[in-house]
Amino acid sequence: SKLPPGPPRDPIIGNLRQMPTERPPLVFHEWAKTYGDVVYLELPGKSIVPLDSLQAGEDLLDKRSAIYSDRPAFTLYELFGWTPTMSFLPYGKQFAVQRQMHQSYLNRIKVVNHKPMQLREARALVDNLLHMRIGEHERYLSRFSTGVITQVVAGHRITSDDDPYLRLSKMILESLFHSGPPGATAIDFLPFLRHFPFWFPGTYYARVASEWRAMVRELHEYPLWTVRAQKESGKARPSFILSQLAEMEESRTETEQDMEELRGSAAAMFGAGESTTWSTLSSFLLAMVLRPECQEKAHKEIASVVGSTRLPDFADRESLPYVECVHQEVLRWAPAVPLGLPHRVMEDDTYRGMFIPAGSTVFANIKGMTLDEKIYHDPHAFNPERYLQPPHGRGEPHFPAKFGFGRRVCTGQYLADNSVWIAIATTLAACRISNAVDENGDAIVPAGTVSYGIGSHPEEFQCVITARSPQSAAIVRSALSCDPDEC
Ligand code: HEM
Repeated sequence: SKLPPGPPRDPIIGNLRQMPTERPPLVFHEWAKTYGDVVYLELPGKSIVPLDSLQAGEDLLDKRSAIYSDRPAFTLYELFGWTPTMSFLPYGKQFAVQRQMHQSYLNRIKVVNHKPMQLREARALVDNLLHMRIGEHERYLSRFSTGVITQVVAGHRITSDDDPYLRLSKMILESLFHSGPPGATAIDFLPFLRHFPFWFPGTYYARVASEWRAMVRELHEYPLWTVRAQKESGKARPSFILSQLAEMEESRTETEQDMEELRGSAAAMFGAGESTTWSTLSSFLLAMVLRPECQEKAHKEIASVVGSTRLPDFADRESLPYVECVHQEVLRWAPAVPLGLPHRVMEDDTYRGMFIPAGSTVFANIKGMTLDEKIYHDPHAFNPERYLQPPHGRGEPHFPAKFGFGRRVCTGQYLADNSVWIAIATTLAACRISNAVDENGDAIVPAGTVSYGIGSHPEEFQCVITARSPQSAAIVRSALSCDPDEC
């Protein structure tokens, strides 16, 4: 079998010169147009295989997940202190232990327990959006996603701007935005560079990692420390950490190794769950500014089903098909993890006559897959109607790989789906999102560009958020004052 096709290689350094540092998912997608949906790149000591079609992703990462579920070494993230964090662990016993912890708490059935909290946080988000100054929406979207994760992981409810979890999460998000594409920086390709002085070419990210390391370690320590403190004072609220501690106590296995697994699995929830939810909601606001007619249509649907005297609830989801289309289209149009997290193939494999060597790093180019013109008409456009059945729409399928593939599929997928849906539905019910205007009164139209790192996020844009009516702002307030936890 031959290797998959790919850009021509230089002697010794292979494709090092061509490896994209800017917008890798879009560059890989362009290459796929020339070389096909399975591309081969070679770097010193490393083979890279970006997959650009859903078909290839499902054939390899889902159907052959027994050999495609490892992760490559993440030298840079280790320098950052992300260890032993589940998302980056190799496929093995430690991974299995941590993944089981996640699944026992965040599976499809258990996530229902978090719905009242998500509902309350969504209403608090909308209340904040309605009272914010222009330009503050990012702050409140981030606060929403941190608020949800903090309650899930540590049972801690954020009520003030100077909450330690907000500070920690802000730092972590910044560190992730400064950490380059996952597993694909010079330090990952040439790990010996970590030992070189910081002025040496290629060591940029090692320097960045050394600056953020203490903060990342704090994220591993702080949640466990606070839950233990709450527990000792008899004030602990239900949480992932509390339930794991209870299980350990029951089975009398509270060893240091167990604690390390708990720190790693909790940190993975913060690391993987905050920026993704935040970025998705930021993309939603951007889409609503760019496509006001979609916003109107979704609002009308909510008004006709839910009425104007209450806000939507999870029970309304099935009755709001167009809102579902908006939700699905946000997740397709702006995938928060555009290159997924890299998988590593553990054995030599052959696919459609192409040889994929053991040890290759396989990227599911999720962004590339969403742009497949064979599945999605005009794929760059934000168009919720594409999912409606003809004659109302094109009957296109929801994008199935928004949460990744196989045995490494996102463990927070059900929680995230609920968070994003309720935030979207509540915002559409109560708010009108429109362009900001400049000093001449002309609408400022966002460029609609996004930045790419481990995640992708809309570049800074402005929008104005106003209440649909005086009544809708009051409904949000009164819904908030009746906390579902307490009444
Ligand atoms: C809209 C929000 C989210 C999106 C779009 C998203 C997407 C993804 C994607 C594409 C992956 C890579 C899967 C793969 O390797 O094939 C992933 C992994 C992961 N996600 Fe999410 N995610 C979201 C929210 C969350 C939340 C809320 C949590 C936790 C509470 C979470 C926890 C994780 C973890 C732990 C992994 C690594 C799984 C592993 O290595 O086995 N994610 N996510």
